[in-house]
Amino acid sequence: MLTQKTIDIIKSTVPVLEVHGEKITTRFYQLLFQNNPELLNVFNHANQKQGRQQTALANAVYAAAAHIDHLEEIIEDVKLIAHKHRSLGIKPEQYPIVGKNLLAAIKDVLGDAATDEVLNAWKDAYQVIANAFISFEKGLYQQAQEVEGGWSDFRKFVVDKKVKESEVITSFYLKPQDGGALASFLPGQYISVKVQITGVENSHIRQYSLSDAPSKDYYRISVKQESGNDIKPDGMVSTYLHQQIKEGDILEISAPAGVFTLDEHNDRPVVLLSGGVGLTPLTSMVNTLVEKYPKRPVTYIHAAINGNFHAFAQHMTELASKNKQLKNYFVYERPTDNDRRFQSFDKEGFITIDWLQSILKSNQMDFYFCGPTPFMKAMYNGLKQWGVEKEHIHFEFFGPAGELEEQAEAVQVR
Ligand SMILES: NC(=O)C1=CN([C@@H]2O[C@H](COP(=O)(O)OP(=O)(O)OC[C@H]3O[C@@H](n4cnc5c(N)ncnc54)[C@H](O)[C@@H]3O)[C@@H](O)[C@H]2O)C=CC1
Repeated sequence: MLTQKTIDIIKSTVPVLEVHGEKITTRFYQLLFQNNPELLNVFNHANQKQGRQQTALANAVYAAAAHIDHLEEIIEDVKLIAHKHRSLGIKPEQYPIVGKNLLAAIKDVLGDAATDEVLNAWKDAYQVIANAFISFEKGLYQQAQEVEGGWSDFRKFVVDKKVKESEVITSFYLKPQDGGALASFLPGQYISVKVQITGVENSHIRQYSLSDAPSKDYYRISVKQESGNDIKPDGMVSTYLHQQIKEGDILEISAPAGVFTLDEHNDRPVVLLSGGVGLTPLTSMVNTLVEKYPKRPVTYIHAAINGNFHAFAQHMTELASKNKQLKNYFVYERPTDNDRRFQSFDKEGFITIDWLQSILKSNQMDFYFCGPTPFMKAMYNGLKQWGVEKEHIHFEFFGPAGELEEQAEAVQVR
């Protein structure tokens, strides 16, 4: 238990630390990787380089500290991060390492302002926050291990099939190498893929949403090949998967995780909105809805640059023609001549809320969306303006949560 004095110190210093937030976490990562280079195998280097991880960690720690005497108020955030941690394989013994380096970073950046009293209060508070995560994550590891076909940590999967879905998206069908059972998952969840690329230091982990229904004897991920550059140095793992991984190769996978999932316990009509490769979790949801809930009306709206970048177009068209409950709309930003010739889209430009209102008529539905950040921002703010209640707005943001928080003040990030 923290003393009232410690709680008061923490609450009064959160704003001070927030001002230095990124400086502290940048220093923290320097110290962490200097002292514990093995942790480079866990953190996403691309996020580090862009400073996204720094912001994410800073936001998580400060949000927790600001609620230190009522951690239950941020339980949804704790769950979301804990799922991510379990998926990455974060272990209890890593928390003291993080704590030690975070404290050292606070001391370095604040200088004389970091009195012993302040540092001790943060040490105690960090322990409380770490314990909350450790105990939640323990439950998640147990659950992952105990479900039928489950496992903790990473398990080897064979790439059973590799299918090109669009100019930039390729699907990988994955089956356990040990031939054992496959844990089920909730539509919307993701897995982590750990790769060791020849000639590249450290192993690298990326998370990909599962893009088919849970009822199959494989997991499917559908990966966009990102083109990395100096400003956005991502793309190393997706390029490796696209260019080097072949059918028959082995990938290490952690068990499904994630809190952006289809609510299967009500029968409200569902609207699924996806942008670009953000269609992966939503495709899993559509496939599940038509398989399991044939009475629940579903509107699936996908925004893509044009038909060349549109994955699963044929699948969705066929699904809608076979299932009366499903209506599809395709929105192309810049249709090609072929798209025009074959009239393969319903609207040109972006998904706008005016247009959404015109096709849906009512806002009494459950909305799920996933896509690039500007798309998410547009959907979230548009739905709110239209009066859709928060409890009916569900979304997935796959980068460190802080990025979205910064850009869409309104979006209460997971
Ligand atoms: N589970 C998850 O959280 C996942 C998240 N993602 C995210 O989805 C993103 C998808 O990216 P790309 O395929 O590169 O998308 P993209 O750049 O191809 O864009 C797709 C579409 O989004 C729409 N869009 C873009 N800006 C918009 C705006 N301001 N207003 C309204 N609509 C807009 C446009 O219609 C565009 O054609 C990724 O960056 C990734 O972060 C992707 C997969 C899974």
